[in-house]
Amino acid sequence: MGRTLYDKVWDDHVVDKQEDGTCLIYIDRHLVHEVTSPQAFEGLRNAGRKVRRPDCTLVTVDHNIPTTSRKTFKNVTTFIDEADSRTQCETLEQNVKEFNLTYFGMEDDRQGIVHVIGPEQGFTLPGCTVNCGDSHTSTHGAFGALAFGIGTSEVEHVLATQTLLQKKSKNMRVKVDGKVAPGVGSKDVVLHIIGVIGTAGGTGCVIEFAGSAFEDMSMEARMSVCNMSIEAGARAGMIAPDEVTFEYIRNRPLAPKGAEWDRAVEYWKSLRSDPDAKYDIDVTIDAADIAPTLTWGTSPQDVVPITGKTPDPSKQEDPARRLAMERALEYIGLEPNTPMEKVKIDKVFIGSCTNSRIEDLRHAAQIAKGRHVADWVYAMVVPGSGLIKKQAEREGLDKILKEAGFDWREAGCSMCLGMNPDQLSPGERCASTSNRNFEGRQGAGGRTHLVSPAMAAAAAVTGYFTDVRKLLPAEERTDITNTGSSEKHHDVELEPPVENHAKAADQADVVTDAPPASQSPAPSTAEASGMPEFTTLEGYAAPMDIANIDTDMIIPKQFLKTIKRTGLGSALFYNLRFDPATNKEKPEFVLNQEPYREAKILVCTGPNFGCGSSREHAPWAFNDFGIRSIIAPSFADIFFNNCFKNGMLPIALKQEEVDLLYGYAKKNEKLEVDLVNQVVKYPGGEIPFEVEEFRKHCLINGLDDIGLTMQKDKLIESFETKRTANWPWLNGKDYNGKATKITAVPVGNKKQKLDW
Ligand SMILES: CC(C)[C@H](C(=O)O)[C@@H](O)C(=O)O
Ligand code: SF4
Repeated sequence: MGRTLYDKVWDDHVVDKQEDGTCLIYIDRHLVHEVTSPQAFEGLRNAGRKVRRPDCTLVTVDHNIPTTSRKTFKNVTTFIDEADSRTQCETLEQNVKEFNLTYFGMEDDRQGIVHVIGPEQGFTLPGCTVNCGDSHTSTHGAFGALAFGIGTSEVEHVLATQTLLQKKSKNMRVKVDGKVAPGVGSKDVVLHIIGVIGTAGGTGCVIEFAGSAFEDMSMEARMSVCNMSIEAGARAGMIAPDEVTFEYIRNRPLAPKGAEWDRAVEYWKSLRSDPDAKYDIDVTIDAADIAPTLTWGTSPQDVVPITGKTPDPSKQEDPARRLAMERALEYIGLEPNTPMEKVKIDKVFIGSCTNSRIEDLRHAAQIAKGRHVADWVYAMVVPGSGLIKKQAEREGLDKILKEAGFDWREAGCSMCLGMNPDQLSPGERCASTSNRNFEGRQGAGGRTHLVSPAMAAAAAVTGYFTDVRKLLPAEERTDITNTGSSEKHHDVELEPPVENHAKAADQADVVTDAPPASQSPAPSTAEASGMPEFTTLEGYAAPMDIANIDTDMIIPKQFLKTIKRTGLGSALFYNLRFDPATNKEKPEFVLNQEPYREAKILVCTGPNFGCGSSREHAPWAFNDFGIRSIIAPSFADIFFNNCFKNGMLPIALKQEEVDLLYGYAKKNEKLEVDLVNQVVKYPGGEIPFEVEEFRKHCLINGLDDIGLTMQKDKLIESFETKRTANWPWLNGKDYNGKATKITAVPVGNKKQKLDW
């Protein structure tokens, strides 16, 4: 039978297969950043382990760093004001030194968002496996790589063994055929797809994006699509490598050269899915149905064409969906049936690993050219890397954008998640090119609408969400008959561009949700975790009825700055649990009520629990609070994995079973989770549940799987020998193309000479 692209890449990376189907797969490329690595390095240190393949590891800082001018930059210690952010960056630099890793620090033009710099350097290659302690690792799938986010325990596993334990996912294909219209970008395409399949649509799957719409896309556009496959719940997204891919990679500093290049291209071409390959799930979408698209609510699936209106919950038949809609509309501060083009904005953010590449900046500049940011709007542009910033400046894009009143910043994650000073203030509404519109994502109380870079620029200059097709140059403008598949077009008066008065760069630099001292975990020294055993667990179960609980909700960004695994219990569900104005408990929240303050189990009736970010801080927070088992109808993959790595048991049951347990939980009845016999007991009955054999074994015995994998060293070594023979370009190269390790960039060095 024919194989898919995913099958082929998977097969070429299996080091070992256990009886229950769990595989040990080899990881070719490991990207590391400051947020999800401190505890992993500490684990290595405590166990006396080394990084197995420094040549296949690339490190940078991106989440915590300010994006203000670096003219006065000397080092992270003097440059970063906020103590926890500074500690995280300093810790990373110490680890880089200690483990002798390649590092692009803030003084290096190659520094940038981790998912931007990997492809930019040619570190990401077709057919390779890529990991990072970050959910948007899916971005690299645009090259036909198998790339997915992992938690911190898995980061430690990859650092120590260059392998990962995985079960194979299902194959899903999303085919978009036809031509997208002018003004419709790849961001619109992926938002539309998520609107169709939902944020859990890809759960348990690797999505292959196929069809002429993707074939016609540049690599930048493909990266935006694969980037957001995690927002569709998928383990990874992939696009078959083709000439566009090869042209992008050719001559990148770390790309194969000479005869090795030809051999690599030949291999890469063989990775395309076979014509008779089978997919478990197949979705087909017509490109002609896609209009410029944006989100109206607080989940990436809450999408609407720009010509549409906010939905009306009263028309929703499904009560759970109605509740979710009402909650989202209330948070986002919009009435039902509001035309999106009538919605006024306060801020614009053009950046993030979704849309901060050169093509994105070109699209924004095309719309901004000769216009001006609306009087009441603050708009910022944050290039994805120092090299992109330089390229944009060579092309004069910075000039166009600055003249139009945009703030031109330095590379980093910036306002995508506001772990750094770039944040929204409560109630502010932002047109954002990022990927998550979760509650509080860009700052507590902030309201995020996801858009393409062109739509963001259009919103900036009119001050309202605006159909970008009206602002395209005349020759590209089309008749705006495409209103998307579900909504009717409506007319709106555009505000004339007006003079820009208040554009202070520091408008972005207001930290609105630093953790109060009492809730902040003390970030003194890092520590390694021991793996607690799990056999049975009896106790109160806290009932919740929210769908799509994301990990930003479980543990907001300001608590990710710790370099410890402990002390996060008080931050669990922080924004739901505490009033941001007073830091007082909200009595209506379940964990603030008796007996649930002592809950050991959580029963949530909503699906897709733990979606979004890969932050292992989410299970750490549950563990620290005392909750060690979560029962829900379905889970997001990374969160599910992360639980097991911390001695916790997530249990997926049928909706009616969860509803039954929820009823007992509400009545303050205790439940018992019996892992040995695989049943959840409630007064008068029990419900059996599934768990993978290997995971059960590790949980019951409190086994650390790094130690187990290290016993397979011989297998890993022989895989590495085969890898060198078959795919020599996968061994790290230095910047002269020599098959050694990548040149380590000593911390604090003078600016490196750039290779391209
Ligand atoms: C910090 C990291 C764990 C997180 C992720 O995994 O996505 C972040 O990048 C995000 O976008 O929320
Ligand atoms: S999603 Fe945002 S915070 Fe996460 S890696 Fe991308 S830019 Fe950084």
